[in-house]
Amino acid sequence: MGRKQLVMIGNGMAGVRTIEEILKLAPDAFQITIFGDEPHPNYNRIKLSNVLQGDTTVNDIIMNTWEWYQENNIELFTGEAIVRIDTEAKQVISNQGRVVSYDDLIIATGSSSFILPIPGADKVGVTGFRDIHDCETMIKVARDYKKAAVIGGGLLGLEAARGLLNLGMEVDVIHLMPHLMERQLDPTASIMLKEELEAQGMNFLMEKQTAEIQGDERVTGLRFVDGSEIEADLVVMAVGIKPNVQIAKDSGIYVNRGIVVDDFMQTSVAHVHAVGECAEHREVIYGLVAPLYEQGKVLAANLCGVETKPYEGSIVGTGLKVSGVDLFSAGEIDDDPKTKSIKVHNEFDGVYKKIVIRDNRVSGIVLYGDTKDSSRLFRMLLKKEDVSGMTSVSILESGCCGVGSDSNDVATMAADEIVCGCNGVTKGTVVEAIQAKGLTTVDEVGSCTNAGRSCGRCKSLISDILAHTLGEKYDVAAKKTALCGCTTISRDEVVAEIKEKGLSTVKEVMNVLGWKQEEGCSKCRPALNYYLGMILQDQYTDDRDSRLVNEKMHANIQKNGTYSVIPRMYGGVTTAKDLMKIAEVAEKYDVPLVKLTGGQRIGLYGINKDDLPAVWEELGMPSGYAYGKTLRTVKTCVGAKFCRFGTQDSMGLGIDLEKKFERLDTPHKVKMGVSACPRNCAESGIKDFGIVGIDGGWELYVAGNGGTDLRAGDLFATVKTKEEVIELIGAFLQYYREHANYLERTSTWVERVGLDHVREVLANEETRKALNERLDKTLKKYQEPWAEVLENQDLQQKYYQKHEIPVLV
Ligand SMILES: Cc1cc2nc3c(=O)[nH]c(=O)nc-3n(C[C@H](O)[C@H](O)[C@H](O)COP(=O)(O)OP(=O)(O)OC[C@H]3O[C@@H](n4cnc5c(N)ncnc54)[C@H](O)[C@@H]3O)c2cc1C
Ligand SMILES: NC(=O)c1ccc[n+]([C@@H]2O[C@H](COP(=O)([O-])OP(=O)(O)OC[C@H]3O[C@@H](n4cnc5c(N)ncnc54)[C@H](O)[C@@H]3O)[C@@H](O)[C@H]2O)c1
Ligand code: SF4
Ligand code: FES
Repeated sequence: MGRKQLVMIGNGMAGVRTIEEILKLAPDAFQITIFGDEPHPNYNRIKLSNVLQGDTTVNDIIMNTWEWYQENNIELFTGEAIVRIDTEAKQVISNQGRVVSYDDLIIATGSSSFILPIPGADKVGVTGFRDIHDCETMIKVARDYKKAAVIGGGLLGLEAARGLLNLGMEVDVIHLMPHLMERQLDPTASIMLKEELEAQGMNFLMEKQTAEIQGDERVTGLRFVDGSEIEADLVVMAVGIKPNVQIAKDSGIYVNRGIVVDDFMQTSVAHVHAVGECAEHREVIYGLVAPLYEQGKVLAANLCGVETKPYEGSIVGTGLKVSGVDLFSAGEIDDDPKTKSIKVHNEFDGVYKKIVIRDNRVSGIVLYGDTKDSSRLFRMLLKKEDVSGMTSVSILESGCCGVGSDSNDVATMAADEIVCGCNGVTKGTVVEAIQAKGLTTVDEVGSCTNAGRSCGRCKSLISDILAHTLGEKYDVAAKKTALCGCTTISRDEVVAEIKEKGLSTVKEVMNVLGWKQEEGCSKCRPALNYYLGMILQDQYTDDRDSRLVNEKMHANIQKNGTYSVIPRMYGGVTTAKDLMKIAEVAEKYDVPLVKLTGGQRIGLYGINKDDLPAVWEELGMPSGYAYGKTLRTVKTCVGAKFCRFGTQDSMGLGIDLEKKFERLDTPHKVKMGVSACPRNCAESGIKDFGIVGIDGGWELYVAGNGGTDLRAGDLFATVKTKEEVIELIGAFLQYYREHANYLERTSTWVERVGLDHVREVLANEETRKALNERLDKTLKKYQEPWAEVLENQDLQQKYYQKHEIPVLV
């Protein structure tokens, strides 16, 4: 029997976790198609707070890379929304007119920020806080403006406010109720929280209801129902969420506040399921990942025909991701005549604990200032343990005396105590995984058990469990960073083993060095392919299937599944003939976008996969490697030939550099710039290699970066001739190739190893010569990749044939 067609609407946290569970249970049961209307692969939405607070970057919160979808044969359409479900014909229809049939459908559309329906809510400068786009909007506004107003003093509002403070804004938090986070905290804890956040610089306007957002096109302030006003350049609405249910409603699926599901996540229509924040189960819609992941597990088992317990609802535990604030809350927080609570308030240390007891069982927990007992208390709450035989002290404190989470606490933790609340992983599961699979790092525990993969709050506890379980071995293991979760071996050890044992293929490395996962993963395969190529030089046969997707295709995949084609224009110089060829191809293939790139070339965007070989053939130009971990571009200014300030031939040197080093595999992308005078029109100061012409010579700057981690290049040397520039760059490049980690830019590498060290090594003429010899040997092996595909039918068949999912446009 063929694979069933499984379609999912929504490419977010709950949906993709469900797919991961399905792939674990029955990897071959479904042909999976996912539509997501954001232009990104699945990312950790929870960590947007950390991105805003500057603790991490958007790149680092991607949970499932483009390669992951490819490796699991999932057809992914990003930036494309489903607008209709035809439940009769069992088809979904996208906003681009794509129609895809399904045997089973999962609706995982999540929710949107609730935007208060008040005058002015549509002004520029008003945003929710839900996705990468919102986050980027706030970061951008913070560059030009000063005053932010966050409406809503709940979890989201306070995390947003902390982020905006970090971005240098003055922040007013406007809250409707007398107490912050009134759903999670009782008044005492709430007051303590407010005092801490005020000390951090937030200003609170309590019991205020916003009547209007003022301004013309752009927001300038807020007016409240009581008539008072404040100034604001940015307004963030954090007043709750609204489940995305419209398409389900329009398609005749039963919707209350959310899409109503039974205990197996089945909607009112056969073969249509819902999971995540869009789903309403027993009249509850959850807004935290832990219950959503539980739902996903049940749905996955149900779809794979594996027996499963029904989903019966969840009790959730919450914390706040703001540094300097340690709090935990779960269950009921208010007293009533039938509850008795234990309260401890240590004002001196800023610690408050309240345990609500109903019918001799823990029914609610509020901890502020010290949360080390949260997992033990949460277990008691979840298991409905009878506490009638316990004293209030033994309920409040674990048997041990330590402060904070340390190995002693870990020793007293019961096996069924939850370590990771987001993913429902117990201490027993973590310990078993460490022992059975020889895990040594927190990341490996995450890959194996999911613990730590969401908000990350539990990572220090996982680290303590590793230390406790492995004893002395943990310290040894902790000193080195494994290449990825498939191995415990570090980058340097892998390189040494390849050399020592004479290993020559990716497969061989994984077999001989005992990879835990036979096929490797999208992190180690491209890295091993790179290290082998770097060590074996012209003796290595590239393993194309181990490359990252864009390199494998020799084209950059775009958010709608099409590709871009960017031919080489050495030094940014072109000819009328080449321009005509580009124009003809653009017209013939009805190319949706023709654009000048930042690297002084012309890009054709929106080319279908199966048209790539024909487009390359008709262009008859070499690949510009705009997708590769290799030399991208050499940007040049017009220089002495035309500019009256120019002292040197910048275009000539740029073209020579590009022709010499093109196609070379490097740990990460490499960019160069050549300016013919210090006015620096080619932006040489922010390139990996930036060259600036001066009277009688050239200055060479290295390790600059104009991307996310902006860094000005360091002056490395001043030389007289262009031959010296090329020799020095050759040696530097090869030394970087041989010593950097795969995916480490020159900027990060130089910061890590120190510029003086590199200078010292390259000062030796013999060393420079040897490095250049190895580089030249490697450069000899490369073929022009587009021409190679045109000459090879097998490559065309394998990588560039039409995809075959039922798409009826
Ligand atoms: C800033 C922030 C911090 C958070 N912190 C925490 C935390 O600390 N702990 C915690 O447990 N939870 C936290 N959450 C909540 C958590 O992120 C959500 O509960 C979780 O992401 C919900 O998963 P989901 O898959 O249901 O929805 P989502 O992750 O929102 O995914 C739904 C996806 O479906 C897409 N979509 C919608 N309609 C369509 C359509 N018609 N066609 C195609 N695609 C569509 C959406 O664009 C979206 O990408 C936080 C949320 C935010 C915004
Ligand atoms: N650390 C975490 O677990 C975390 C962090 C961020 C977001 N989230 C989740 O994201 C979702 C959205 O969070 P949220 O904080 O927006 O929702 P929420 O419903 O938890 O809180 C909204 C807050 O806004 C207040 N409010 C409502 N109307 C208002 C008004 N007109 N003016 C001022 N205040 C008003 C409410 O009193 C409430 O405290 C939730 O599901 C939440 O669980 C969780
Ligand atoms: S960098 Fe100097 S030489 Fe080059 S274009 Fe600018 S001004 Fe002219
Ligand atoms: S508690 Fe959130 S990832 Fe573990």
